[in-house]
Amino acid sequence: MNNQRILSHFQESAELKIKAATALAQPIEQAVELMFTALSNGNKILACGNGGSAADCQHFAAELVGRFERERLPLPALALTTDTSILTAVGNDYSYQDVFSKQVQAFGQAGDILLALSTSGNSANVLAAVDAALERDMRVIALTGKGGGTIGERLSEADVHICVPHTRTARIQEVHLLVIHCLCDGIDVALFGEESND
Ligand SMILES: O=C(CO)[C@@H](O)[C@H](O)[C@H](O)[C@H](O)COP(=O)(O)O
Ligand SMILES: [Zn+2]
Repeated sequence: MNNQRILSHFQESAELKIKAATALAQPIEQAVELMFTALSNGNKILACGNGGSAADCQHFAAELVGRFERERLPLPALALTTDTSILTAVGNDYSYQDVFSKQVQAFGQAGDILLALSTSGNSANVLAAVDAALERDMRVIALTGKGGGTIGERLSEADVHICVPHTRTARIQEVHLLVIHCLCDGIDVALFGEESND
């Protein structure tokens, strides 16, 4: 792999992040508001996604249950991507499409939030989880790309759609991680105000 190729990955990623900042600032702000309201009311956040997005769900849950940059009480967030017994039983006995929606039905309550990650917006199991969440009066915050796909079409004004303006999965995932850190920071700011983060 030549040096130029590496440079172009960095350049494309940096350029997208600058471009996406303008497009995504408003929905990110809305998502923070939605999450903070839910957490303040004693509700929780469930997160689902496949592959790299599954890792993002776990990353997000770890920062809420543990901490982000400031010391605070644990906040209730659960990645639906981690229990291999549930994932294999539901995948084997029903279908892979149901692995997240069954968990939303089991754990989700009205007022909770589903953080749904899909770079294509078209993963069937994430879509099924979105449908299950909406049926239970949960609100959905969707992190997508590539125009938002079917998941984007399912959302209403009550939900938040953070759709990265790019078509390349890796680049979209890189922005999703940045969005996740903005959400964690926004929650800390809502709790404590804007002090410096050193
Ligand atoms: O991390 C990557 C690619 O960068 C992969 O693991 C990727 O997440 C998987 O192919 C996913 O299944 C893609 O699903 P989605 O983002 O379209 O919902
Ligand atoms: Zn990846």
